[in-house]
Amino acid sequence: MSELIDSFFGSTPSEVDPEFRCGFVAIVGRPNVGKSTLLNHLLGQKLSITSRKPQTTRHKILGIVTEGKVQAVYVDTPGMHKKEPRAINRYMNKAAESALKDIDLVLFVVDGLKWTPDDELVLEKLQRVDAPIVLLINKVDTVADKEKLLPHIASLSAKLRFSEVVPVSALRGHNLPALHELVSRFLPFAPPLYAEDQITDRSQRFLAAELIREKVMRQLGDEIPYDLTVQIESFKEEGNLLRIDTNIYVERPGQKAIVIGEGGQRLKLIGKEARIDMEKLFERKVMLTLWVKIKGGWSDDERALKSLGYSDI
Ligand SMILES: Nc1nc2c(ncn2[C@@H]2O[C@H](COP(=O)(O)OP(=O)(O)OP(=O)(O)O)[C@@H](O)[C@H]2O)c(=O)[nH]1
Repeated sequence: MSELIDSFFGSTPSEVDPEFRCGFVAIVGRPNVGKSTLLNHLLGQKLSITSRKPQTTRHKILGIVTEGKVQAVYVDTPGMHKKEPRAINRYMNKAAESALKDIDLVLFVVDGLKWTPDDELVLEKLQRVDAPIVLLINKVDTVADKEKLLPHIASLSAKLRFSEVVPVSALRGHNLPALHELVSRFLPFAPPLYAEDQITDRSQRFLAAELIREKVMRQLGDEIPYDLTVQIESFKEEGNLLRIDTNIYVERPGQKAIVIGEGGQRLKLIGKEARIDMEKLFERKVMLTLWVKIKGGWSDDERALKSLGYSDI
């Protein structure tokens, strides 16, 4: 009987290593402090989208790092922010807060010596969290006067008790191996939840849509703030080829013209850059088709948000 059970579940209880550690680590912070950059560098691969514009990450994303006897499941969250003018902002704050439940460790990311009302908001939310909190001073490569770091750390530590404080540069990879070591120590002894080679819980479809959104946001600079979303219409595997048809939704006709660009040049570039990243991530050839469509009022309409996939919290 037990053999039947073992063959069904694929592993025997004796295979479970009592020294294996596995747990959830939430990466939180206000928009633009470098949370997604950190996750990508910890994973050693691009998963979460990044841009210079705040509020790039809209959903929770799991990034799974398995090394030796440790599996750290990182939860990248949208940046928490005070102003909630639209449904999309409320959605993002809710997604970020829900990531603080049932976790083993919080990495609270701040940007060098900067401290803003949005950082303060995140700190307030963290007061109510039971898990240990590590303060990550990111972008230390931009801090010219390193002497100012210690007093800054002291003033932040007076606001909240941190288990550790670690200065890092997510972009340059400074101190990240030490951070991984530190994270491991906080994880409970538990068997792995995910396969060793799995890097995320998200589907390829989702990742493809996020990559396109990243390219659009980067191409547009400050021209379109949030009024844009990407929906994959079809995602087909044909041998070693992925055929992906996508709609980019904007709110107004003027925005459609901006995304397409003169003679379609901008859309072409967006498609090319997204395709290159997808081919790296999915390790196969990609045929990508992009359409720009108008869906007025989506970012402030709860129903439209749900129809575009913002319902997973
Ligand atoms: N100089 C420097 N820049 C960094 C570092 N980490 C991130 N950045 C930059 O900061 C910007 C924001 O990074 P993201 O990773 O998108 O920030 P985020 O916190 O995920 O932002 P949201 O998605 O808005 O919540 C990007 O331009 C990054 O290249 C760092 O260590 N040093």
